[in-house]
Order: sequence, then structure tokens, then C-alpha cells
Amino acid sequence: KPIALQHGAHRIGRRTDADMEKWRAYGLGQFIHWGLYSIPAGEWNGKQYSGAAEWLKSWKEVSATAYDSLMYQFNPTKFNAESWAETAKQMGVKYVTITTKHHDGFCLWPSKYTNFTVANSPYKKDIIGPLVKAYDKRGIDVILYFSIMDWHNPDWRYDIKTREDSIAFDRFKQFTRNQLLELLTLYPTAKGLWFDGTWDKSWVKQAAFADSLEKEMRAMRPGLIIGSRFRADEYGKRHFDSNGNMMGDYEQGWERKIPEKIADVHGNDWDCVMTVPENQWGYSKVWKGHIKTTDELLEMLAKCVSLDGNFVLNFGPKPDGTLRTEELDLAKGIGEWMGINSEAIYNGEYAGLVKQDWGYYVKKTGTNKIYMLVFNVPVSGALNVVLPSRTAISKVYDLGNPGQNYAPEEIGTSAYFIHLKQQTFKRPFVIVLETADNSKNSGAQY
Ligand SMILES: C[C@@H]1N[C@@H](c2cn(-c3ccccc3)nn2)[C@H](O)[C@@H]1O
Repeated sequence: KPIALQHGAHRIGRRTDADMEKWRAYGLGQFIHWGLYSIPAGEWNGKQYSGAAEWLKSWKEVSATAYDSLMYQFNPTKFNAESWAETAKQMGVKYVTITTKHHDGFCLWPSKYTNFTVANSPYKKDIIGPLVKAYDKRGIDVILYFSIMDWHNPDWRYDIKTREDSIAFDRFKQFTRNQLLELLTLYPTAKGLWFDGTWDKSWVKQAAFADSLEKEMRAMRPGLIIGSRFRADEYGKRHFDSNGNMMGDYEQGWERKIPEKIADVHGNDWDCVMTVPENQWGYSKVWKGHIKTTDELLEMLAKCVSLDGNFVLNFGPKPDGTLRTEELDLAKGIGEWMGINSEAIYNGEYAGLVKQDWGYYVKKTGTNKIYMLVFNVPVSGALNVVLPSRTAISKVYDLGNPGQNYAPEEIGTSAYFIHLKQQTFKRPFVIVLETADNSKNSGAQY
């Protein structure tokens, strides 16, 4: 029996407006983590920090004042928003999420509510504005990442224990509201906000404040897209309220992980944000452990889209404003694949078919087109396809080679083998199934 909630989810089920339908169709996105942390890049006094580079300030070896003086070194002379946006365009991303302020509190825009911004660095100029402009120009939508937790602001608290805490945190809440309204005012084309740093008790206790701030931001920017990580309900429940309903417009729980099956996403919109190394978001000199390859990232992309989500790949630009070679190479490899196969990614959704070993199904929203994204070719060369009963296949062809038609072999009721013509493939490939509902005997050949 649902309990009465003032500050839980205000909407059950998916948003159906045009802004959200566009977000749902993106498929592939880019994350950008850039800030003061990019300068030390996970190293301090010649020692490697074992955590994520953008968390360096939390390392006991690092004094806050020494870290904050990095502001006087921030001078990305080679920064060029157009070149980042062009790389993203070539890669085929439809949206970008950019850090405006990470946990360290440094602002990449000239906020008037703190001195800890680019305006007081040698670089002086706004970073966010040129990026928004360069990406918008290429039809790539911009989402602004904002960390509520702010290690620079003396009024930040991890919990509210005393009256002093409460007075300080009230100042912090006003500061946060001021910065968010400032961002929405300065960058009106931003499609959404990606919140982080909202897990500590201090913020979790602010259900009423956060709820009214969310309402205020949505009123200011109709269509604004805000994820499930922004606020907790009055019982401290996050992402899903005390009645199990998702907070916000999409689920933000898939950080460096991907759902296994459709049941894991509860019919919600969601995005998966992913690092190239195991766990580094900001630029890190040393990438330890496994570095994901183009094929691995393409499979993650396919899996996300096949389960109704968006896949957002992270880039950690260097302090001089250039992108590192490994990331440029991945952007190129993904872009080449998207150049051939993006039709199977954009406007893709869960096809509702039985999952097969060879890869992932994606259905083109609003059509009878189903894409088979093939990552694992069986020794037999026969791809098994089982469709809902009374669904026939009217046409089968190779997306990368449309002249290459296949004649599926029927092996049972709405069950087929698609016999591949070759055994080895350089890259994952896509086969297009045009299906027909033959319950009305639409005369399909197969
Ligand atoms: C999107 C990613 N989210 C930030 C993060 C958060 N956390 C984290 C770590 C421990 C508990 C709760 C959250 N680790 N990394 C990363 O720094 C990056 O910004």
C-alpha cells in the first residue's frame, strides 16, 4: 500500500514530451571531466594517488590550500571548444555532459557566487559558454554536470549535527540554488542537469528544499531534464522513493556498470556513464589496469541501447586543453563504426525479442525494423532468430552492405537461422530485419 509522500516522485512512468523523446533517442553521448584535477592528473609530490584523479583533493597527502592554489596554474592555452565538438561530431554522439563544477568546487564558468572560478585563473575566460556554443552548432545537445558536494565552500557539511552546521548549510543551500539558477540563466540552451555528489546525509536531509529547487528549475526551463540522483524523498530514499517510484526523469544509477536484462531497468529511461580505464574520470597521467577497446565500447553501446538506455563515454581532457591520444583513437574507431551503423543506434529501443548469444536486438522506434547487432559469430555461421508468434520476416539485409540480402531458413514457428556468407569479420556488424505482422497474412515471403 503506497505511503503518503510530499517529496517523492512527482510522475509515475516515462515522460512523453518532445524534449524527453529526443533524449531517449540519443543512444550515444560524451561525458567531459575537466578542471583543476586535470593538472596534477592523479600525482602529488611525485606519488601516485590510488583513487580517481578527480578525487585527488580528498587524499590525506593533499592540503586543501595547496590543491586550491592549482587555480593559479589553470591556463589551457591549447583549449579549443570547436575541436572538442568536432571530435564528438565525428564520433557520432548526440549529446554531451560537461562538468561545470566537480566535488573540488572549482567552477569552469565565471560564477558571481564564488571566487574559485576560471575568472580568477590565468586563463580568465569562461569555458562552459564556448563549449555550449560549439556543441550546439553541431546539433549536439548539452547537459550540465553539477556536483552538489563542494569541498571548497566552507559552508559544506557532510552531515547536520549542530545548530552551527544547520546555519552554515542553509547558507550552502542558497549558494547552490544561486549557482544553479545562474547556470540556467547563462546557458539557456542546456537541455538538462546531471547531478552528482548528493549521497551525504547533509543533502539527503534536504528533501523539501531540493524538491522546491527542482520545481523552480523546471518552471524556469520547461522541458529541463533532471536525473534520479538529484534529490532524496523525506525518508532519505534516493533514486527510487519510499514507494519504489523513480525520482526525476531517468535513472542515474548506472555509473561504470550496465544492466544485464530489461527487468533491471523497470521500464524507466536511463543512462550509463562509462570510463575508458577502470575508474578515472579526470585526466590521469597513469592509466592502470584494463583500458577498454573500441570493440568493447561498441558492445557496451549496443547493450545499453538494446535495453532502452543511452551510453555516455567519458573523456578527461589534458590541462593544456587537448584530448589524449587514446581517447582520440577511440573517438575515431567508434565514429567509423557509427558512420556505417548509426541507424541501429539512434532512435533505438528494446525490441522485446529473446536474447541470443550472437549479440543484441534494437528496434527502431515507431517502425517494424529490427536491427541485429552482431558481436559473437557462431562457428556454425547460423544466427538464431526467434520472433513473437505470427511475426514474419519480410526482408533481411546487411546494413553495411545493403546489396547483401539473406534468405532466412525457417526452422520452427517464427524461428529462423540466418546463414552468414563469411566467417571472419573485422568489426561488429548489423543485419536489418524488416518484420511484418502476418496474422493478417500480409503475404510475406519468408
Ligand atoms: C560521474 C562520476 N561520479 C563521481 C564519483 C562518485 N563516487 C562515489 C564514491 C563513493 C561513494 C559515492 C560516490 N565516485 N565517483 C566521479 O568522480 C565522476 O564524476
